[in-house]
Amino acid sequence: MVLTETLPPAIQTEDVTISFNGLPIVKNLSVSFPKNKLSVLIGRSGSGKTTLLRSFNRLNECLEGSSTTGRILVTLNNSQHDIYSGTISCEELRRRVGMVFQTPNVLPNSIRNNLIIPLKLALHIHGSEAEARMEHALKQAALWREVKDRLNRPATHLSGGQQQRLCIARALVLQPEILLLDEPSASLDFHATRTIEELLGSLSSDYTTIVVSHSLAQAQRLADSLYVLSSGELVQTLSKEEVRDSAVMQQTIENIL
Ligand SMILES: Nc1ncnc2c1ncn2[C@@H]1O[C@H](COP(=O)(O)OP(=O)(O)OP(=O)(O)O)[C@@H](O)[C@H]1O
Repeated sequence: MVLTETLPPAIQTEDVTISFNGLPIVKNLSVSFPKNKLSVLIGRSGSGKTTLLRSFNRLNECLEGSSTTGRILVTLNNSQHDIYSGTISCEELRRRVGMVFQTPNVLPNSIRNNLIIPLKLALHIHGSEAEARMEHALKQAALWREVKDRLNRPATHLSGGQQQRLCIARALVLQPEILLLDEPSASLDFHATRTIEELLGSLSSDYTTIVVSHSLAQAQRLADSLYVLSSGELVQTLSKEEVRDSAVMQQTIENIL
């Protein structure tokens, strides 16, 4: 029997400071995110949620003027990697720590190629194996039934909610261990939001899932644990039970506002 308490966290930050042009945005942050749980990051606009999320697969480095100090340890295949020390390449890290953005960013190509192209480029997988993986990922993302008869149609013709599920499938097809989602339902209506939430709930037992959200109601529905950021600092961490306690959440709302 595997005792979950003995598992290393999926992500652990140690005294992490992330700055843009010398201005610290995330400040001396030490926090850990458990494996195969759904963690929600919440906080006022500008508190550094997206910046922190991007640091977990080194995406801030693509932005001019950013610098990161401290250590970020990411556990992949049961080995902890100090991701800024060069023990894992950015390509490998980003494949295994997949990211989904606020606005669906499908490739301007067919639904099929949105998954087949990354498989070819990142893993050199072609042909029937690629087709099988594509189908599996679309099923995982609860999209297969809606698109199986029109895989060669442009992905841009899908609805916003379907496009976002395609983006999740595109991350899943590369067989990540960790999924980072930055306000994945921000641009979606009520029904599409609920579909995405159900999907995230179903994925979170198999994948470490970290979601940035602006919605406390969404956090209450989803979170196994909730992390509250304020001005780049972690000011509160709530367990699943606390998140569902309306008195505790009321206090949290007052702290954030
Ligand atoms: N590429 C960048 N260049 C310079 N400064 C940046 C950059 N990205 C973010 N920042 C700074 O970091 C601050 C925090 O941004 P971030 O997007 O991490 O906050 P957030 O909590 O996710 O906000 P929101 O909820 O509005 O998305 C911003 O106010 C901005 O000043």
